Amino acid sequence: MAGCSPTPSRPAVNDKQDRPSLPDPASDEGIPVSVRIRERLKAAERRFNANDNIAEFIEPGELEAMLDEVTEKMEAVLQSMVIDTQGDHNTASTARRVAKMYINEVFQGRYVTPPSITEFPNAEHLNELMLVGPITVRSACSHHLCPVIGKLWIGIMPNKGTNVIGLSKYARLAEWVMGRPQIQEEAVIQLANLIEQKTRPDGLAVVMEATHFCMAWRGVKDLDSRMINSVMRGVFLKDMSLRREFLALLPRSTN
Ligand SMILES: Nc1nc2c(ncn2[C@@H]2O[C@H](COP(=O)(O)OP(=O)(O)OP(=O)(O)O)[C@@H](O)[C@H]2O)c(=O)[nH]1
Repeated sequence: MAGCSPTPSRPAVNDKQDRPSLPDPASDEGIPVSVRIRERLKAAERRFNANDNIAEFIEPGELEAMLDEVTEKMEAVLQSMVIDTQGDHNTASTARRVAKMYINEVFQGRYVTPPSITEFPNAEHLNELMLVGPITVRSACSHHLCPVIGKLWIGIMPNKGTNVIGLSKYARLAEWVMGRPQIQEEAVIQLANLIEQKTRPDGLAVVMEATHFCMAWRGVKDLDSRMINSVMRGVFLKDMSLRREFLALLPRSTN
């Protein structure tokens, strides 16, 4: 899927070899930082959908500038909604808080490089099913930017060429992928691609179960419905009994 492959692990901004040379910073004066970043992405013909990571196109200091730009625009949104941000002490700093929440917290997975993952060789030639979960998922839907909260389980069938990664790293990779506006179907594929690339297993299974607040808080206001989806790769596709074993290990609600 175009643009869903993970961003290579490298410093946010240093590697400029494969992208067009940047204009003199002095000539950037007055140009919003978002425009500068977007121009770089377009010049490199890179997708910048809501669930794409764009860290390698952001120069040092630009995230801070983006924070200021988003604050200003959030303030304009509040004013357009006729909220008295001058007189109402509760909303006086809301624009800044929301900007920080989006850029530094809930959508950070768009702006930072992937977590560093130490990979170990599979010295013991492990070849038994391994399952990690439930890992808590915190994301937001790209349609309404409403929270998506849930859990996911990851099954790995290693082979002797598989890299072994620390248990906590599955949660770190999940946080990086889910920390973007997502739709659940694409989120699990992005995560599966990333884990497959890091570990090169014989088989990989990812199951995600989540509540979408765009269906609970607004819209149809259905509090109880959840979305469950899965990605099966390699031996999990071919071997029915392995798939059954993995699914049987999940808590009953996801079976
Ligand atoms: N397939 C899928 N749909 C999602 C996901 N998250 C939210 N949605 C749905 O995206 C849809 C957006 O549809 P629209 O018709 O444009 O939005 P809307 O008019 O506000 O729709 P309602 O929510 O029905 O009021 C809604 O049906 C959401 O429930 C997701 O991860 N996957």
